[in-house]
Amino acid sequence: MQKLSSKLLELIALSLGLEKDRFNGVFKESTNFTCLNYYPVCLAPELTLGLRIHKDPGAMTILAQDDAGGLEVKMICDGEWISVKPTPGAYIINVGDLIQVWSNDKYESVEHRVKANSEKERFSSAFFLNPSRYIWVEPLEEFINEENPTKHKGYLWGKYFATRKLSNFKKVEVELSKGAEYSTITVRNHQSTIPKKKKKKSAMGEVDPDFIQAVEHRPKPEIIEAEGIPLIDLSPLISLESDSDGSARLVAEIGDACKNWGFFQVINHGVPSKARERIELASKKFFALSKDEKKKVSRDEANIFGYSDHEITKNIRDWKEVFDCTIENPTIIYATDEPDDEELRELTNQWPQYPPELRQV
Ligand SMILES: O=C(O)CCC(=O)C(=O)O
Ligand SMILES: [Fe+2]
Repeated sequence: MQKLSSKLLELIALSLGLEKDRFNGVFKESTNFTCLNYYPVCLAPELTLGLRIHKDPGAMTILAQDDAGGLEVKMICDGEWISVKPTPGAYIINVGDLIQVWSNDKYESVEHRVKANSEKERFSSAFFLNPSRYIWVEPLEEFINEENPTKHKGYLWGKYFATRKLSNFKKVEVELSKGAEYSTITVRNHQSTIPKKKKKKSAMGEVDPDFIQAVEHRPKPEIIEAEGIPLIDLSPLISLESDSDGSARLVAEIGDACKNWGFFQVINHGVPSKARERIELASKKFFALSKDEKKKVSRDEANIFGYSDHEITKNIRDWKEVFDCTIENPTIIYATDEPDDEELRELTNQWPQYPPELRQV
């Protein structure tokens, strides 16, 4: 995943008219992490969401979805929501907020969400390419001139990351840049701060009010399966040095997809299908454990990576469980979200006893 993300980032840099190594150094002590998502069958898919509307805050996301479907994306061109039909073996690449900020809005990060499903459970995994904590994020000078003034305030990535990850236990409003304003924010312990709501009847029974979305956020039945979502063949990457025609075409395709869609799918990406299958299998084994067993590796203030069934935005729970783990071992982040506090903190992963192969895959 790291290799694929660096290659893609080089292509994105080239497509923006930058040197391919323009972002080298930004990810030296990365805060990359991987998230396994499990969306259980839901009896009230019309009232809830598997995953709320958000944009990914890092540079790029590499997403593997199974064949259940449900991922929806807001089109950059007309603001319409479309569903992203699973393509076997393909990875979905999302442009993240950082690319939007660095490119001063030449590319935009894509808004997306996941529908809950009344018939089928769903599994996905996401790799988030994130910079080192000390990277100051702001539009690159190449994209600023008199006609194009800077569109984003700068911010320190590590402080933003700490705010998001360490604020799990309080309600926070994070307002950093235009690009980051819809990004996922995880909050916990919300029940004590909001009045108890009434249970609601769905077509299939009563639903825990913690999961019920406001009317305007509920899924729309008429979402269309879009035609023409870019499906980019990365096989020219293998001969990128020698085949300059192929690589120029690839750069143009990627540039077009980033500009017009904010996401794309890739095939012939070089990631062995066996590796993907092993991750999916280990993930299924883990999420099939009892809640008590899974909660032995719950995220908490000491271990901010691990299991959670309480991802929440605006006080509403997602119909989803997650297990996340950091990639650099250890990952070093700021200990607090206080702007002037330079104290650091080492993050390591916690692993369940079962399945033992989860750690390896
Ligand atoms: O499960 C999916 O398809 C989407 C996951 C996602 O958007 C995320 O983890 O940020
Ligand atoms: Fe996402």
